[in-house]
Amino acid sequence: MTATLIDGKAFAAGLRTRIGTAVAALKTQGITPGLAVVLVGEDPASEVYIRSKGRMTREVGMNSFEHRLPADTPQADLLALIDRLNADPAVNGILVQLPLPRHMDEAAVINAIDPAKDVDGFHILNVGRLATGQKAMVPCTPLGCLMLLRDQLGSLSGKNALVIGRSNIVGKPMAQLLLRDSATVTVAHSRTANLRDLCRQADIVVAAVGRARFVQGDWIKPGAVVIDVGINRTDDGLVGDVDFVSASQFAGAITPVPGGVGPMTIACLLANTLTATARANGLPDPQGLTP
Ligand SMILES: Nc1nc(=O)c2c([nH]1)NC[C@@H]1CN(c3ccc(C(=O)N[C@@H](CCC(=O)O)C(=O)O)cc3)C=[N+]21
Repeated sequence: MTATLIDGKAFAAGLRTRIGTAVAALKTQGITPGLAVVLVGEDPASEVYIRSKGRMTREVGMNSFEHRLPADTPQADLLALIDRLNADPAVNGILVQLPLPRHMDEAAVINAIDPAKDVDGFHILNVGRLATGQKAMVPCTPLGCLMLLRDQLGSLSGKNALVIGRSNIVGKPMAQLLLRDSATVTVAHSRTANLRDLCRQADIVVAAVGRARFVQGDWIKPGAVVIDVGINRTDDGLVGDVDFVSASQFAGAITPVPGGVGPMTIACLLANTLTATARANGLPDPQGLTP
């Protein structure tokens, strides 16, 4: 079998077009969504990411505010900036780029963001809301994966889903979203025994382990949908956590890297900024952008 390619880049472009239309409608009411991105220190990979985020934010008609702080910024200064952004009515979404320099307490910084502006969905209140089925801001990467899975499968109800990776950013919120859609969810990680056998049972595989080409083709149940969250820079360029060539022989559908989940993450960041703006103005949630 040769898998269908899931074109995340095209799906994300369609999503951004719909977001742009909704932003234009808000502007006629005098509302322009604003996204603030905070980058502490310099990291070449983050630079590329932050630039494409800024460009796409402006392309959909939103205001983009960038704040760059030196790597040795005291945590108190970052917290003071977050306070100002929390209080600024022109800012509807705040993203503090992770990882932060080692001298900072990541949880303290994230939890200083107004949960209503937490477009990453990392604030403890949003994590708890997602886990209990309340209206939350949902982390961008898992939200993008959910959109691709629903588009591919229609209903996820009763499907066996395997999430490989247990991070707060991807694995755990992904598991919550799959559960909410009535999938039967297994979360695997570095200590999981018989990962290969578990994987062979899965109708849905979401790989977010951070190890290049970790998931092998013969682990994949024939016809399964495989979502590759990995972004690994190797000598042969950017590769995912799935061995794409061999997995394509078994999967029913699979996301490529690049061009799969990555562009969906940025589109969902804009979707969350739009949702946050609507909620801040007492408007209903825009259609199709929230789980
Ligand atoms: N608070 C926070 N939120 C984040 O969402 C966050 C973060 N910090 N820190 C860094 C990671 C990384 N990340 C990516 C998003 C999109 C692509 C992306 O669009 N990648 C393209 C390829 C880009 C390339 O060629 O380098 C693709 O997969 O097709 C990559 C990486 C979000 N992150």
